[in-house]
Amino acid sequence: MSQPFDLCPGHHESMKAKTTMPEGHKKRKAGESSTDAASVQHLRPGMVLLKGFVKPEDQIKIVRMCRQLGSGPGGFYRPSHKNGAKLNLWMMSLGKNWDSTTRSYGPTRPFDGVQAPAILEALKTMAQAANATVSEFPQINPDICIVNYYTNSGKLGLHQDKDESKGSIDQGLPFISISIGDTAEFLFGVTRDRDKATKVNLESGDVLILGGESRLLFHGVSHVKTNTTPTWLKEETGLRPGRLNLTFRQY
Ligand SMILES: O=C(O)CCC(=O)C(=O)O
Ligand SMILES: [Fe+2]
Repeated sequence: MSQPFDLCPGHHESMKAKTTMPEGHKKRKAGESSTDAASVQHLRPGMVLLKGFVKPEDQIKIVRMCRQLGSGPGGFYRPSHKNGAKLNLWMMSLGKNWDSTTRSYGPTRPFDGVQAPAILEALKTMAQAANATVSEFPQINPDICIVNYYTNSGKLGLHQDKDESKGSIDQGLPFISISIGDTAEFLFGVTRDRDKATKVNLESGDVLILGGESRLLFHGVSHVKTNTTPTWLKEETGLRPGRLNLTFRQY
């Protein structure tokens, strides 16, 4: 049985069905976002959700790039906490390695000595395009990206992202989070208390940006909703059930 990090087990180009992509997206030129004013949601100061921002063809590219990177050196693995308990997701780090046991960044992965792969320019461009649509955030130059892959039983407890440089956090530089595949129920709040957290669905193609006064907001994923990946994305990529999340930051 192939591992979840394959993302697209046994999928061959010849298996591809004739997929109908959403019409509105097809007409847009490369580099143009699919965002209109109605799909920008200001959830709280410093927290913006761009619904359906990533064009279908870019979502397909993201799956293919993550599959390629994820099955090579420095690719997906099951990270553990300091106490040895495994996180409920698969992870790979690009740019720098994020070590889940020490909660710090470094050039290589302590468990296999492999250097974190570079962030592909094509991925960086997509994150920067999302960043540029929201004027309240400064433009970052992403040099780190954590890619998470959640199976349908995947989840991530409430936490703060505070392992980046002091300068990056103190300036409230935003991080840009792209969701692909199955929908996640995403939780956020000013404390770690799950019962007080607000819920929002992150669907395939959504981009969430957190910066400024929301930069240290608690957040996590309570669960992934089974069978919610768009049909065209499944057919084009053979993506197995689950969800990809890419979070870009400037260290
Ligand atoms: O999967 C997500 O939406 C959140 C990921 C996250 O919070 C992280 O990688 O720090
Ligand atoms: Fe996080």
